Amino acid sequence: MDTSALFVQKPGHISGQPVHRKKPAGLSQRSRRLQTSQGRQERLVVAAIGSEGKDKAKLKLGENLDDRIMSGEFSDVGSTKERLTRPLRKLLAQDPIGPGRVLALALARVGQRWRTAAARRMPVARGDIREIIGQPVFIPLFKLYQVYGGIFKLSFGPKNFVVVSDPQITKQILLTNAGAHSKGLLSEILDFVMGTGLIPADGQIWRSRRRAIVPSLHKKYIAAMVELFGDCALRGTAVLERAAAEGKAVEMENFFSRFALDIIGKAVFNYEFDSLTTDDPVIQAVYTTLREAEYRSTAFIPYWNIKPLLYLVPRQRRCLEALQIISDTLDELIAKCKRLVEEEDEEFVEEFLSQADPSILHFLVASGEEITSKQLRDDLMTLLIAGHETTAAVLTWTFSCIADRPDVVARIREEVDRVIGDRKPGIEDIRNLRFTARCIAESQRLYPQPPVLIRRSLEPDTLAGFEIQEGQDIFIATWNLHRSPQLWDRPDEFDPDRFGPLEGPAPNEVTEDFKYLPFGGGKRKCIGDQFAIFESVTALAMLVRRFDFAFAPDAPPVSMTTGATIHTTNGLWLCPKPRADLEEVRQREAAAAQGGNSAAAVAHEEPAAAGAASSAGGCPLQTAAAAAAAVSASFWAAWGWADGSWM
Ligand code: HEM
Repeated sequence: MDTSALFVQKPGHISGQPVHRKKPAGLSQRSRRLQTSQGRQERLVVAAIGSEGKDKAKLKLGENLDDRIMSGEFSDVGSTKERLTRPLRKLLAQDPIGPGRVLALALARVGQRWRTAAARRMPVARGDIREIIGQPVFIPLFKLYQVYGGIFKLSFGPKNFVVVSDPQITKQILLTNAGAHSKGLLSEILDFVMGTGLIPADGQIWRSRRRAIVPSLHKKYIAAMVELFGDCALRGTAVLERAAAEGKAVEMENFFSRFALDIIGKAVFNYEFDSLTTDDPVIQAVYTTLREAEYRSTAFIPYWNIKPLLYLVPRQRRCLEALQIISDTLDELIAKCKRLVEEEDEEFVEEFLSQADPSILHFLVASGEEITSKQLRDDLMTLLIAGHETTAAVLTWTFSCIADRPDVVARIREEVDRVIGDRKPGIEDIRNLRFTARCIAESQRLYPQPPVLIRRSLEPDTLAGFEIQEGQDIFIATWNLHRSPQLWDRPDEFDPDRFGPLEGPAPNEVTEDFKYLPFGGGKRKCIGDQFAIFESVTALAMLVRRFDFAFAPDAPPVSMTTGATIHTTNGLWLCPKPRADLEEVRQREAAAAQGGNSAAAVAHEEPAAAGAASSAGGCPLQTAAAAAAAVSASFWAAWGWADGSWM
């Protein structure tokens, strides 16, 4: 089945259905564009998954929350006991004879002690759960952060969460006292899909799986993957060229989701989803499962824990069927991989990379480690989910950030023309695509994926002087850290230069001292960080080199919806057009190449040829391995991985 119709449509139509337009009455196209260029924050509207049409009510809720925060209603300031006994104290103090006044004095002393004790308690924001649901949870958390500061307790009836938005407290939880925290709620939510995979796992299982999986992402593997990224970007280019020729808009979130799925399928278990051009039940099953994981992470009543409901509720039945399809597919791939490993009989050495199948699965099977099929399936599913939606979201929001920034696009182009021209980037080239990489880093600041990290304390602890009990659920509000006016100058502005000179180190949680967490930090830091950065830089460079992108004229405003990552509510509709001066630039490059300038040598690789190469058997590994071998230690040092922190 041809899938291009799923994300390429005439502007104003999504999947063949007329778009439910939400443009406010009286807001002309021109004023909408003005809003866009003047401040992204202004045009963001928040909404919840699957609840279109209720936006008005939700916005009211949001406004209501603002009013209530400002009125101090949420606050538990001072001591309640002291407040309640105050009228009595005042009454006793009026006693003309004496005993009342003595009692009033005693009460005042006790009240003072109560007030001092209250001052040591963490600020508490109490609320009605309806204030939070119905919008991406990080939006009300940001508003509450502005009132209560870097650490406060959010309390709903019997449930409460400590919300952390302070870099130093974050550092303590993720780095210096990481052992005292587990994934808590997250493990419970993700159990049905990831089991004891690396993201939800804790304790000994986490340690042994991290030790087994991290070595598979070695330098030769990453170099092979950079080849794969380029091949997939060329396939994406072909899709965009078709849309441009037909004058159609493209829903970029869907496009990047398929782009990232194709890559992660090959990279993790050598499966050709080919979702940019086809659709099949396995792809549908992956999406059903992903949506269910997001649904469960934002739903408040875990009814799926009641076994019979898994079979009675249609969405749960569909999810079970999808899980079965994926499980069967993974079992087949694991069996195939085991046969291949037996046949090839290659010695397993450090930085092992199979020529026929460079996937992580192949590395794990070839390592000979005794591991159950269930654990292997959990590992693969975890990597599939961790590496797919996150990267797709990063690319989607990056394109949203640059679509109305011709100044930024011009700088990316200047860099790409100079460094790679029409070539696919090799691993060394990425070192020189520094401004392009900064655009990805800045988009990750504005739209962190995921916007909130979840932990649970395993033992009593003290955070910023406040006592934390064992079992306390904690949210690290990455969105708050990344958007804090106290931590960043012009926090809502897309400014790729904010991280300092391009020659300096790539920004990460260490360079920014935990106010910036694009990939988490400490021992649970993302293991796919350089994989994801290289993938995103390759896609951004190759697509911006070839196309101009503009917001589709009749498309709905770009708005946010949250799941595990930040999605758009109605898509990101862009119109790709072939870059106006591309031929001119190519001629200049060709002339320079003929003139002996080898740096500008251009090898025009056309999408069809690249697609054929990739479907014929994947990456040109020899080239990749040679490239990896040639990559100097200083390259990895420049990206901050020389200390082995990427492992
Ligand atoms: C731009 C893309 C990506 C982003 C933004 C991202 C972000 C993150 C973040 C923030 C964490 C830390 C979660 C926490 O502390 O609770 C994490 C963990 C993780 N990521 Fe990524 N990730 C990306 C791509 C990838 C890729 C491509 C892979 C695999 C190939 C991957 C695999 C993992 C795994 C396995 C963990 C769990 C590590 C552990 O707990 O030991 N991620 N990621």
